[in-house]
Amino acid sequence: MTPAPIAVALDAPDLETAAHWASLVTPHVSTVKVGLELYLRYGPDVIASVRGASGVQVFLDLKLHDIPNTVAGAARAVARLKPAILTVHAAGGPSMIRAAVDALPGTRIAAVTLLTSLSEADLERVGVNGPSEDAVRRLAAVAVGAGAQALVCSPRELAAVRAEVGPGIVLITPGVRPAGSAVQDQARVATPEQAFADGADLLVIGRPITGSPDPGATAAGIAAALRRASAAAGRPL
Ligand SMILES: O=C(O)c1cc(=O)[nH]c(=O)n1[C@@H]1O[C@H](COP(=O)(O)O)[C@@H](O)[C@H]1O
Repeated sequence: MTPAPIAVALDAPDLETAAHWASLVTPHVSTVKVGLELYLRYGPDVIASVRGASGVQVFLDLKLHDIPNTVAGAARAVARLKPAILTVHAAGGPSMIRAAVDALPGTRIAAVTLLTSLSEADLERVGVNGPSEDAVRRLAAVAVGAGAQALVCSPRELAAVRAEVGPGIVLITPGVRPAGSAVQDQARVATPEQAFADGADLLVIGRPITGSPDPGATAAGIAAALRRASAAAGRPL
């Protein structure tokens, strides 16, 4: 069976746990995500450990945000790891995004629009006024104009972003919570089925899977729910 378009966030305090989670979920999901916690503790070696022999795609989530020259250098520094996806912050602006795209031609650069942990009230406090959807659309247009091939947004903004950037850009959504599971520090969330129905290409899911008693079974259950949603919508996974 084709693995479901899910990136499991391996936000673990140690490498053994992360590699164990990766081995449990990789039969069911297309991608595993290495973020700041693992990368800053273990460095580049972490990639080989979680990739294992499975050939699963690795999403390197470093959310780079600096001047273009520095981001270009950072992107070149991870080129040998061959991540399928690397994140940068869209707010870094077009020259910074372009610098990452040019530095890493073999990797899909994903621009993070507005973090899914920010509520409308938080956004207002940091100077983003009006509906989050408007700012996300603006950032999405800037990022795609600068060559980003993927965008990270909340599932609630999928329709607006797709209308803005058209087909062909990979839309990635964290802030995914199966019905009944805790929202935790996320703010702009939706269920996996809703995110898929609204056009997500890749769902980032961490703690609802990794914090469950059986991460492999939980990942398999969410993958099955996406397959049902896919059949119902007539949209292949
Ligand atoms: O870039 C990301 O992956 C990301 C962007 C964003 O806006 N929100 C967000 O939660 N993430 C990441 O997605 C994952 C979500 O994890 P859970 O909240 O445990 O499902 C974490 O690893 C976050 O770092």
